[in-house]
Amino acid sequence: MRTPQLADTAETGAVGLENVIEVGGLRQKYGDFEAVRGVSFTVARGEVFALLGTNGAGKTTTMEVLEGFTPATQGTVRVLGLDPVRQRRGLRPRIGIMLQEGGFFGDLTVAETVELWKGLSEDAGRPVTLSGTEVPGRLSLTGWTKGINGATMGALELVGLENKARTRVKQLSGGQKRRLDLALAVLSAPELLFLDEPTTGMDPEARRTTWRVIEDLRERGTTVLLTTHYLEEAERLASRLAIMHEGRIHTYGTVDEVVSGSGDIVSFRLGGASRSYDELPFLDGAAPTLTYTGEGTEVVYTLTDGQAHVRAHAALSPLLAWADGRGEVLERLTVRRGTLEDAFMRVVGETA
Ligand SMILES: Nc1ncnc2c1ncn2[C@@H]1O[C@H](COP(=O)(O)OP(=O)(O)OP(=O)(O)O)[C@@H](O)[C@H]1O
Repeated sequence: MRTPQLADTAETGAVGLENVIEVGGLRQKYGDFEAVRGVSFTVARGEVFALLGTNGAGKTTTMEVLEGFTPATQGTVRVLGLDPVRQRRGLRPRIGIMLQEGGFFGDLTVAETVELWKGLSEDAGRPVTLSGTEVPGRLSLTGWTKGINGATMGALELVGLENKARTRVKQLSGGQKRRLDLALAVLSAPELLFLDEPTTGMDPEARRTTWRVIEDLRERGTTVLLTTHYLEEAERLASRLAIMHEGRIHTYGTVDEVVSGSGDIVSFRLGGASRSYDELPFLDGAAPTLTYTGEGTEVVYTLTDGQAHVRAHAALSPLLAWADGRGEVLERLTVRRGTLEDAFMRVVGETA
């Protein structure tokens, strides 16, 4: 992790690789409201980059600018070397988009929806060349359902919807609609895939199926920009990630860099009456955070050098001396490495 707060022109970048996405100082306004406030990052070819963040952080807005739906209010944006708005026609056939809320015709069946989408993709300038070898994932392309094109069945098998081919879209569950969205997004084997909260509403099994699809795509060299609220999803899929809050990127880097930036967490509980903050010692310069509960006081320290879990005795010695001197019991004393969730909560806490 390079810096906790990026300047408008700073970049997150993987050095030496071809950048498929380049965003510099992006600002995006809705009327007077600035939803994105100077965001810069790059996504290298073949990587999965995750945009994490709080609700309303500006993730979807950023995606929509990159997808060419709306011009940037300010800043530079290049996608596959192109201006996504001015050169949308050239870009569109090379990208796949899974919107946060896909719009379907409810009366069409699942298979008809895929057929319609293929037709639209062809109209966009590139014949869809879906075949057994070109579809990402492990497909059998059985095409067993009479009258349904093998490629269509292949796309549905990819996301586990082959048994729903003849079901009307309006009869699908929310998670099944997300899977159909994903099938459409990967239909033309895009170079670059935008996935906006791809697994929201999916059950754990469907989520894992989707992760495997994304991992297959990654192995085949597809570049993926994804937004998610599931930290586990980002940890599993992303080579790099950024955490956004209130229109800005606050933290970015590889998962390891971001996690190590969240330091080590020391926690314990003091029983009895509530305590005051100034009773407790600092640890490695860190002040404690106290939360009063009915059962006692929960105390948490965040040690930023990230080594406390390795040399716990040294890190804890001022605390142990304090407890011994006062006859205090440190209930459930734990020292652990910070997690992505800790990094996320720190971003939110720092700016609260
Ligand atoms: N069309 C719009 N008109 C006005 N404000 C908008 C519009 N779309 C989004 N916003 C506002 O812009 C901000 C960023 O929204 P955005 O959808 O980009 O956030 P997000 O990070 O994707 O959030 P979430 O995780 O909740 O989906 C929010 O405050 C939202 O209310």
